[in-house]
Amino acid sequence: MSNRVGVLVMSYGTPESMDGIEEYYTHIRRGNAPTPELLAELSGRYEAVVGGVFPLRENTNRQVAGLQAVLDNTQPGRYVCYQGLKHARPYIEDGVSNMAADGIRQAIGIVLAPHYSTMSVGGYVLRAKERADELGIQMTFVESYHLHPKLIEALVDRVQTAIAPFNKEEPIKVLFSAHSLPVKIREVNDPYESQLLETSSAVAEAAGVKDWQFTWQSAGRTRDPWLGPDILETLKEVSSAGYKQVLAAPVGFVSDHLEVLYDLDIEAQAAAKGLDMKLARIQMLNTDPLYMETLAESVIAKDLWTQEIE
Ligand SMILES: CC1=C(CCC(=O)O)c2cc3nc(cc4[nH]c(cc5[nH]c(cc1n2)c(C)c5CCC(=O)O)c(CCC(=O)O)c4C)C(CCC(=O)O)=C3C
Ligand SMILES: [Fe+2]
Repeated sequence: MSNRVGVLVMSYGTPESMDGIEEYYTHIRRGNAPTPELLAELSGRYEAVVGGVFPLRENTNRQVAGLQAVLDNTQPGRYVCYQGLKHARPYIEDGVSNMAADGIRQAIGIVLAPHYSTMSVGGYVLRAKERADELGIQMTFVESYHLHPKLIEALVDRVQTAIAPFNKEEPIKVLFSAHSLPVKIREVNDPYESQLLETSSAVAEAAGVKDWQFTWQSAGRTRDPWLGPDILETLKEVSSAGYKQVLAAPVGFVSDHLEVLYDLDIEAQAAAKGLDMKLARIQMLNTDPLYMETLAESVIAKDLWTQEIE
């Protein structure tokens, strides 16, 4: 038995190679294989971004290693990180089983996404909790950290850096964005939208940005209506209002994911070009030290709280 605390670091997951896309997409679609058209379309997006080589996963590995390093510095020997992915191996359940195999009895889960939704973080938590209950691991979760001062500081730095080269004599629109979700989340009073607006306004205020709006991106390909407006529509609107300079700040994502590298850097960029607008985007957090500290402090705070109620 181990008195160390397991830290299950969860994220969406990305395929390991072009060959893995079909299995990955089938998992996202709850076991229903995609049509050849859908598969070709998704493969095309990955091909455009990674050209057949997959560095996206290494990003997550580096984030987990970065978090482990901060935790080791703060409380040597207390925490040991494991990975658990929603739609790729090692799956969330594998991560929990790996902890149990190492004799871990207490664990904390955290997701590499700052905002809580029943459809995102809520799903990760349910899956981890179910396996932890089966294996007798006592597990608690960091549900969101969207206003952590160090997260906000890191995002403010990135907005200020990315906006610096713009022409300050002309209007600049900052577009904060996040992954859309089906409109039906509103029926359950989901905190996702309000948390995203809170992050956006905290960053805008601290960065001295007055001209901003929030918009959605990367809506799924289902018949359900998804939250809008989508960034492609918003770009048209902003262009009609006379703007020539736009900064995209996808605060709902923390890594260089397909949604950023394709949906923004290729698709939205082409749309902006067609509208004769300059579009830049903030750098993603990836292993930014302030982000690593945000994760570590959120885990430690949850650990203290868990000990408190025992
Ligand atoms: C809320 C949310 C986040 C942010 C929070 C979090 O991170 O959890 C997120 C992140 C991500 N989503 C990702 C990839 C994909 N998501 C898809 C589809 C979907 N996402 C959804 C939700 C979210 N997704 C939903 C409700 C669907 C429809 C599923 C259905 O049909 O029921 C599809 C299918 C094709 C398509 O629709 O585009 C893909 C390929 C990648 C990895 C990309 C890479 O490899 O870097 C990442 C980080
Ligand atoms: Fe997704």
